[in-house]
Amino acid sequence: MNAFGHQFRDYDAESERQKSVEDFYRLQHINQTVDFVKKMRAEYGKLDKKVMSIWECCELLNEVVDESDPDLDEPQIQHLLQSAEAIRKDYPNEDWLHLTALIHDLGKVITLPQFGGLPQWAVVGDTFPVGCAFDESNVHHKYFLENPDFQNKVYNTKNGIYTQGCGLNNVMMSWGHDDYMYMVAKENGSTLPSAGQFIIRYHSFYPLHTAGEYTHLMNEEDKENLKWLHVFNKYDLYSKSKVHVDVDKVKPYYMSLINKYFPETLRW
Ligand SMILES: O[C@H]1[C@H](O)[C@@H](O)[C@H](O)[C@@H](O)[C@H]1O
Ligand SMILES: [Fe+2]
Ligand SMILES: [Fe+2]
Repeated sequence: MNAFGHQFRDYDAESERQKSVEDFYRLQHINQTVDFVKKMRAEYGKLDKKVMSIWECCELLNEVVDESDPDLDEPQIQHLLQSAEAIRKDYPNEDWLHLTALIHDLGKVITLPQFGGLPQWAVVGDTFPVGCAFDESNVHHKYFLENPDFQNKVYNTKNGIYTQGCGLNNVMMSWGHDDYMYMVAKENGSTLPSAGQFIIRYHSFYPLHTAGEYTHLMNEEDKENLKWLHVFNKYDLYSKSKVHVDVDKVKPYYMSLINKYFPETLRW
């Protein structure tokens, strides 16, 4: 049960958040097109918005509340610490996994004015490939009918512009906090293992990791990394709670991990 007394990720359950979450997905499904994703990748690939440390970004997330999430209305820094602390308890030796959990949602800063102030539909919510048919496992799938790419013959077949087994790295995902944070980690030379980078990049890809669709686009490396994403997902989802983590108490531990896997400051 989530903090509102419903099952996690029930997008139809009547709750105070149901309607606003559905409205969110309507906008997201209409506006995420191949052209839009190309534009965002070029714009945010410049990494010219700010220079700051990982921890500074964690603190900035205090100002972000995620409109797509039916299970959580806490400040995001609590979600980061709750998921990291939960996975740390069960996997004490995988320090990269603790850090991955801490930073997996940092990309949500692109909704803040100083990072371009993107609308929430371009930042949060589940992700999906653009440039090929939108699978029915996407939540509130019906709104894709109003997406201009839906009518495009090149884009609306199973493989679309991709080829079987081409690897997710060659697939354009809807634009949001996953791909942005992956870009930040990679371009700033993070030494986080490939599985950690994969988790950051695809943790919102529920149609793949939970529904098991779009597997025809994966290559062998993706299949290996997906195993860790399955582990991670449980903690991302089920650690959401009203019980807060004491930030000052756990900060030294996470600072030591940040110093191990990231430079002191990064370009965002
Ligand atoms: O509402 C949630 C939230 O935005 C998460 O950060 C994202 O990873 C999920 O996939 C999404 O459904
Ligand atoms: Fe996320
Ligand atoms: Fe998350």
